[in-house]
Amino acid sequence: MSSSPFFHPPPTALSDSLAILYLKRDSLLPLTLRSTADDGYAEGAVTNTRFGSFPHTTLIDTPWGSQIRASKVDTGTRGRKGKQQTSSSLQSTDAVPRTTKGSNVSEAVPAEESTKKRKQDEQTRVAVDVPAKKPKTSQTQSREQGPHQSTIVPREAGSGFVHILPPTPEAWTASLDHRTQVVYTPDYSYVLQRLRVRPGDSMIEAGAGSGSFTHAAARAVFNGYPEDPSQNSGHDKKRGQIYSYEFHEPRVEILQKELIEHGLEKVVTLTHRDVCDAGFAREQTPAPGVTAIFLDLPAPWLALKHLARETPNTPLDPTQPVHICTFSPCIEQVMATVSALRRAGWLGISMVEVQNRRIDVRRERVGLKEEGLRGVNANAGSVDEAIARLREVDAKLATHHRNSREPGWSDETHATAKSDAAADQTNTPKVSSKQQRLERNKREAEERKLYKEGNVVHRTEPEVRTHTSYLVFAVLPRAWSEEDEARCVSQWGSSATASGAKKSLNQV
Ligand SMILES: C[S@@+](CC[C@H](N)C(=O)[O-])C[C@H]1O[C@@H](n2cnc3c(N)ncnc32)[C@H](O)[C@@H]1O
Repeated sequence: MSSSPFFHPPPTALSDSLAILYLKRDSLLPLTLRSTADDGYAEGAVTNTRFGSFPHTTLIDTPWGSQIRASKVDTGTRGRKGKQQTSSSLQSTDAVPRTTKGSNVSEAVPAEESTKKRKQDEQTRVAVDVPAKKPKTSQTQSREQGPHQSTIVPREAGSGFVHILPPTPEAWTASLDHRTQVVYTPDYSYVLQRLRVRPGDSMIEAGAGSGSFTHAAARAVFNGYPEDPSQNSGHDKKRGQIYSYEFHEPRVEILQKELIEHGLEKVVTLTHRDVCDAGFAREQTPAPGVTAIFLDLPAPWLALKHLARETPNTPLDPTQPVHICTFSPCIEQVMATVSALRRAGWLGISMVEVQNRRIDVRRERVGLKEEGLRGVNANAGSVDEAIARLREVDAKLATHHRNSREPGWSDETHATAKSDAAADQTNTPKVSSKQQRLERNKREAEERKLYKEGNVVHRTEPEVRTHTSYLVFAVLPRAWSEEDEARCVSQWGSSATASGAKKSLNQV
């Protein structure tokens, strides 16, 4: 059985598997790496981003976390589909022959093509496995056989770079296609630990929406694949399972497809259902025995009536307490949920609001030697530095005034002033131009250990998106029957049971 890359990522990025391109903070792009494609690119499958083009051959087999430089790609027949391709137009586009590995590949893209390409690059997209129009010249014949493994060695473009990351629920949340509002990492990590979700647990999630929470929950309950003898080491492991519900059919279809692509279909059972109406009961035997519930619904209180222990075919584990969390954006929904929880016998009801703040920690370098360098404060860093700079500026001004001829000066006076200035200049320190200073700073920075200079400072992000939702938590105690009571009394005595304790209290 092939395991999900979300549970066991391979050590390097593999062909036909999911990888995440980290473009910049808050800009991540998921893609399936392809070693073959026929989209008109001589390099095979290519992903275009605002930071340049990335042939998949430059991504496959690289260790996770690697920085990948953008490449110059041969746009081949792209963008010219549907147009009459005359040999002269082909010649102007493919001005230099592009051949296979080892050849002197060079780029010459006309202005019209490059404008078109720039526009395409603005909209990040993946170009894979789209059948291309057949090239007509001998220059592009290597692309005539449909999807192919490129033998072209891409050349660095020098325009930009990305980092390649393994798929994780966190990276998926940051990169997924939002079909709905999603639960973000700070919220779901808190929710999962408060619900005490552990490997082997069974859990209910409704509604599944874009599947952000689903991926994190699947990782939390994953306990190996029971069918896989290499993962089952002899003893019966409880298999973790997420029972996920969503009533919007297109969302169900997209999420089911993603779950299969991500190898999560054995851990997540997605059901198309209105849970407020039809509840969570399942036909399966034994019953799922869930111990945790997460409701991300507009009206969670309507679903609560289906989460009682007495419900026929109840999905709840009768032998364990069940922890619940509801996720609501406004306080009115919280109030309705809390009332419904109280009426239904849930205990330990509390509400939490996660206010996530990103703290930016970096080294701050201040001083005139930083002038012209990036990300620094190029003001004087000390009184000495400030005075030295003032002296330099004063000397420059004085020289300027002496050199200029004042109105009414005779030739003789002007000549005297000039010779005075020349004499002064030999006595004052050499004044460098701004250009010279910047170049000197750059040269010196190459010798400096910048990573350990300056003060470590931290700041909270100025623009903080704090409120996401209110989280309501509660616990439903385990089922307690007359038999349980009698067993407990016979083993521990009547004072050990809740009713016994109550009686003793009343007697005091
Ligand atoms: C905010 S989204 C959930 C986002 C999801 N938790 C995530 O992290 O991607 C709420 C979802 O609940 C679904 N929904 C609303 N009422 C429902 C119901 N009664 N039964 C099942 N799903 C429902 C909606 O279709 C929507 O997709």
